[in-house]
Amino acid sequence: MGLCSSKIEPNVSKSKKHRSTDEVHTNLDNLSDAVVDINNTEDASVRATLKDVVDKNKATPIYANNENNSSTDNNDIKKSSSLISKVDSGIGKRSKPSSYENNIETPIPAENSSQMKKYIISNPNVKLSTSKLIKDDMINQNVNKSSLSMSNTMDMSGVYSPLADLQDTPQKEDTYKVLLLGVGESGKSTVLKQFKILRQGGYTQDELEKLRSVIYKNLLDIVTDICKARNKYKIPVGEADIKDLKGTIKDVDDFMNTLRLSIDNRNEFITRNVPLEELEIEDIVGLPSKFFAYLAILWKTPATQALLRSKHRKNFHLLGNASYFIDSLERISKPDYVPTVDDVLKARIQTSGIQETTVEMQEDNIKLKIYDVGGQRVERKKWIQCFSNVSILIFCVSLSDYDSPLEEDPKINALAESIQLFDSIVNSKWFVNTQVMLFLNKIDIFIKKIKQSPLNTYFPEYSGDPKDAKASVKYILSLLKARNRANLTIYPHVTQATDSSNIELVFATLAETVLENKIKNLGAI
Ligand SMILES: Nc1nc2c(ncn2[C@@H]2O[C@H](COP(=O)(O)OP(=O)(O)OP(=O)(O)O)[C@@H](O)[C@H]2O)c(=O)[nH]1
Ligand SMILES: [Mg+2]
Repeated sequence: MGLCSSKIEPNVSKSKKHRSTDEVHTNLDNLSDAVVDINNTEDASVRATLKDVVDKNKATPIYANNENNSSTDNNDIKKSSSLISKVDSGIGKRSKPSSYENNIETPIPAENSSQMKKYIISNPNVKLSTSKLIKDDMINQNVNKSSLSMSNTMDMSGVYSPLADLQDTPQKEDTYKVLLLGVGESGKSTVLKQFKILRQGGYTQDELEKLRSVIYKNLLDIVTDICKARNKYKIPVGEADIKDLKGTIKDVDDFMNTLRLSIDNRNEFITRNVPLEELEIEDIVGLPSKFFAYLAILWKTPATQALLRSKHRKNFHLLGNASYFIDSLERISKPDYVPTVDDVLKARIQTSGIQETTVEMQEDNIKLKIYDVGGQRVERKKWIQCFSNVSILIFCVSLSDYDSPLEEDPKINALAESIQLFDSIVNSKWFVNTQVMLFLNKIDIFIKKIKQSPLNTYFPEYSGDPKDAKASVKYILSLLKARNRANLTIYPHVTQATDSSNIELVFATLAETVLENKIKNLGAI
């Protein structure tokens, strides 16, 4: 088994200049490019806090490379960039990139890349018009073949690279590679959905109808999460839960059988006879009508509510938007239910494999090739396949993870995992010439949570007001910035990926960043 370093090169784009260490910097502590759409954010308290964050920290636009930015020739460029508010996260010389490549083996090239290509298929779930899915079993098969070790605590081992020849195809002019990274559930695929909504004409009625099973699957996941948590804390569902509902519910068995779909007429709804947890989206044809009412009861029952408010909450997994779906149960239960775009954005579909999507930013005359990957530990060993020649890295961090366990390993704090992963990525040799957009995501959930669940309970070094959202976000950003030993230019954005108007603003800055790079590469800056 030979190692190959020639097929996949570190990200050294010949056309790109190294950034100057004399870049213009704004004060990082200002959190100055918290780009959010204040007016269109759903929740009033979220709006107020976001407005405060943005108003008090208005950014001075900066340029990634200021060598010539006082030149009158560049006035137009400056004007066109004036919308961008950026924060550079490091000043000074680039230190030696470290952790990632020290912990991985060099990827091995595909033995037969043309054979590999035939596995690239359309993603059946997301239906992005120009998307491809690099199929998981193909990757796994080759990962196993390469028998590379799992390297470090982050499970980011080097992997076999079935896409090697695809990656090495030189990028067409004006096509830029955008890579979405972050831990599981940080919001990567939601950002991708926003590309479809904002730049690809959105979802057709047909596509929305096909996504009905995804919403049903999310409801089943909520049942699973609640039942698992109740069992774990020794409050299994029992008579007490239904005692006031004797007229409506036959007995606990009927209740649980319906919720867990172990009902007599299961075949009407489910195409495969496997436990609930193993169901795939495509197995779910429908749900029995009383399921929706029973789920509402399970959620409202005092024991469940007490558990959701208890100190144990941080120790079990629950879909982030569970309450949104519970609040929408009546609508979702209708036989002619068609998911709304909001439902689709709020739904969770765990990504496995690599999703490639081409998006044309027509107004800016650029094409983006966007790669979305699965963020769970087991998925990360596949990432390296898309590391070469990345123009823009969008790293998603879920702010609301600060008090949550990692789904894959409940002993680990999910935000701590995110920070560690960010460290591995920004200090990797693959991204020395990449612009990094850091999405501090799920601000809406974070703002609601922080009032009840103070930050210093989980991050004891934090000495600010533990219930103050703005100060807490700044602190989390400072933890991330401190990991940028490679001094990459990093543009943080406080985001709510489920909110299209918020993400529209961020996309505008993304296009500006790409264009700025393009102009730089032409030698204009
Ligand atoms: N309320 C809220 N929910 C969000 C936000 N961003 C993402 N979500 C939800 O979080 C869940 C996970 O989002 P995904 O985009 O699937 O996360 P991911 O990073 O792609 O996860 P993996 O595919 O496992 O790596 C989904 O239910 C999203 O709707 C946000 O800003 N606010
Ligand atoms: Mg995903």
